[in-house]
Amino acid sequence: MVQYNIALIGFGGVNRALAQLVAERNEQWQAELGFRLNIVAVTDLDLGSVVSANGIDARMLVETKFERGGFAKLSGGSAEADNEKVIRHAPADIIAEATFTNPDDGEPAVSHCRWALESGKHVVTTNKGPAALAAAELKMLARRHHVAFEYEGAVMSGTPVIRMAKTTLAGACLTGFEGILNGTSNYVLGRMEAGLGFSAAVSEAQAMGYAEADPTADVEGYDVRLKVVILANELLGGALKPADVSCKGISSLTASDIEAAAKDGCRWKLIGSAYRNENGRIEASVAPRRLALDHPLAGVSGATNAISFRTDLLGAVTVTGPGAGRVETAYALLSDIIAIHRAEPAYTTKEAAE
Ligand SMILES: NC(=O)c1ccc[n+]([C@@H]2O[C@H](COP(=O)([O-])OP(=O)(O)OC[C@H]3O[C@@H](n4cnc5c(N)ncnc54)[C@H](O)[C@@H]3O)[C@@H](O)[C@H]2O)c1
Ligand SMILES: N[C@@H](CCO)C(=O)O
Repeated sequence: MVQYNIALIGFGGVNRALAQLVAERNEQWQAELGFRLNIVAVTDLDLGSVVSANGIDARMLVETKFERGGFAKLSGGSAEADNEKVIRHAPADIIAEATFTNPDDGEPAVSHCRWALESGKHVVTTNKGPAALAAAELKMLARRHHVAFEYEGAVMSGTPVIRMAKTTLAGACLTGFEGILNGTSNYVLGRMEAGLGFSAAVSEAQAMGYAEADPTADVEGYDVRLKVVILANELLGGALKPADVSCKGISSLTASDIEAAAKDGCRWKLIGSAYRNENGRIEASVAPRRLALDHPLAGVSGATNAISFRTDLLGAVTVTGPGAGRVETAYALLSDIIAIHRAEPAYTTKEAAE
């Protein structure tokens, strides 16, 4: 039986949902995917840390109402989130990083990933900071230590985008993309169309688990800008930084802008895009756009996202699916772990050859 020991860094919506899946689906994964997961450590800024080489009961983790510092009450627990010690020394094969996204420098999540990779542990993360701001360094570190750095959930939660474009669209010559890449802002625009005020709509998106800890990132376009950087660098071979992407969010759109668009048979959408121009330069932007209702992205509603890839050989290829949500994003971590499991012989063979 293959069993991967995992450590959860950050125990908010996404990693809690992963723990819930572990509690409910390990038998199914073992039968269908050929492995099971064993949670050996958890750290969280509010709750503290807990390590157990034998494994921590996933159901207990999700069903217990822990108070601040509450992991101290568990065997092997402490009230402090001792991230570095846990990441470097817990007996984990895989680190699941799902702490807050820091759009400025990606920290402390970049360090969490670095410590894990340096210690020979695979990293799966939904955090956009490391993926957008330090992917080149972290991928190199991963290669050097024969482990994986996977971040499918950083764009469009569990909807397959990065791996799909890299593998299934290989050879189709991708030249650009445009899409609705933020669930919160798309949800807010839809609720405003239904007559709700901006702040009330943002509060709803927070309650549904779509929004960032600071929803400014969602409504001002900073979250989409990170996703555009991730996709442009990963799929178009760019080396973009957030400052290279012009960025405008939806916070200045008023109820009357939305009504006026509807009267003209249009709808506002926050669009992130990047294209390689004829000089080979990548032009990237984030901005609200008024789309005619027959535009392929105009009908994408709620927290659903969509991306239209422009390719030489196939023309436009569009993928639609959940863009946010706790379980949907936890699925992305599972999909990264599946990718690692399927590539595992490659990692062990390289190690043996050293
Ligand atoms: N929720 C979604 O729909 C979604 C989708 C895609 C990506 N993401 C990304 O996934 C990550 C997690 O999202 P979430 O919804 O679970 O967020 P969340 O706010 O619910 O949880 C984050 C958790 O991380 C903990 N934390 C923060 N800093 C920490 C630190 N330094 N050390 C230890 N713990 C720390 C917090 O206490 C919190 O419990 C974020 O980076 C987010 O941008 C979320
Ligand atoms: N806050 C983000 C989460 C997914 O990255 C969104 O609403 O799209």
